[in-house]
Amino acid sequence: MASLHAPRKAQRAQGPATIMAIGTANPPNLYEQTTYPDYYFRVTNSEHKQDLKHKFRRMCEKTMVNRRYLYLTEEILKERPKLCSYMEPSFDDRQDIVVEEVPKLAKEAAAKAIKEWGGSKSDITHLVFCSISGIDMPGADYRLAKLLGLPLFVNRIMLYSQACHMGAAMLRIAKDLAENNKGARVLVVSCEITVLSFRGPDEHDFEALAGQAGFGDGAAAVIVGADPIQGLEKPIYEIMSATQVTVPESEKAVGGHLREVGLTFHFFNQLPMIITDNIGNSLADAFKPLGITDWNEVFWVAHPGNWAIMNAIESKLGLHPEKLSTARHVFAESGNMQSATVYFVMDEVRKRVPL
Ligand SMILES: CC(C)(COP(=O)(O)OP(=O)(O)OC[C@H]1O[C@@H](n2cnc3c(N)ncnc32)[C@H](O)[C@@H]1OP(=O)(O)O)[C@@H](O)C(=O)NCCC(=O)NCCSC(=O)/C=C/c1ccc(O)cc1
Repeated sequence: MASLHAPRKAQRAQGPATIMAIGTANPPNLYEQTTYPDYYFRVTNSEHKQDLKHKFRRMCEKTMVNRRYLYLTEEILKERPKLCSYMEPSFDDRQDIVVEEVPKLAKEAAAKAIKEWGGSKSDITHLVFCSISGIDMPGADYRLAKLLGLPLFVNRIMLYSQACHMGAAMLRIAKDLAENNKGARVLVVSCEITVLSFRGPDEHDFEALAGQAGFGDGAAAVIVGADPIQGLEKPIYEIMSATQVTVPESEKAVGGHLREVGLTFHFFNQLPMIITDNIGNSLADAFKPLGITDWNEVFWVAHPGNWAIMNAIESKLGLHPEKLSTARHVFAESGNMQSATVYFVMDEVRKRVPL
């Protein structure tokens, strides 16, 4: 048996996975939240729905988002008017855009991460890519690998239709890959553009309207690897542990449905309560091995689902305001960019805190 153990051990890295670089990108079109209701009701030909527009304005204010980047512009929407209706079959129009544009925005973020990492593209062994924006084959991972000029032997994983939680969950996958494959360098990429879910307003669909008020477009990439090469690679974070816990009976809390009309979604208003009812146990389990029970002792890279969720977490755990201030900053400056958001927060945390 000894002869089998030695090669298996040699296949594995010695130290924990580390995050060696972070890159982010947004589309060029910046929308100020104060003027977004006027823009949104104009481009969707909904100016006659004045009461709804006033309600949308109040919702936009409540998000606490200041501005967002969005791929869609008035010009693009004029060419594809079906996207402006509330529920017209429009999947092909949406798909035409996301299949082309998701890999391009992802490339911008990935190129920045690779530049910061400083290694050679030919040393990237794995690509893990997630996006809720479109489904295709070969997937956005293939197109991205081609745009970047990654080696053909790169091991690809494409995760479609996952949304916000997959941002952090990709790090769990990357950690396993990096620690179980000596020398692995994993390019982790997330790219979210809201082209599948953009739609005109309807007074009976609060969730769709809330989505138009709070979601933004962005891409992010990180390089994950263990046993950094001294002098060449500079780890920013170490990934000591990564787990996922599913809240019982939570399948109706957040959901997305891909249809002829694009992506529709639902979420419970009670999300803040569902999260705070469960977060304490998750933190206690995660930090037990380290003996940490004071959540102000650790730094926080949190996905900002919305402002109410952050308020609820802060108050339930008694967090000092600075713990979630990076998440709030990213949310205010770019909205909820789904799976990409947590990497923007991670980038902000490392800029603010000398880790
Ligand atoms: C800022 C919002 C829009 C409202 O904030 P609020 O704290 O609920 O504020 P209010 O309770 O004061 O309500 C504002 C207005 O909305 C109305 N409202 C309040 N809930 C209602 C109601 N369920 N019905 C219908 N009117 C209502 C409420 O009556 C009020 O109307 P009005 O009095 O006329 O000003 C807030 O909901 C918000 O940030 N929404 C953005 C979306 C969001 O945060 N979602 C939750 C986390 S992310 C998520 O779920 C991801 C989902 C997802 C899923 C699938 C995917 O593919 C991708 C993504």
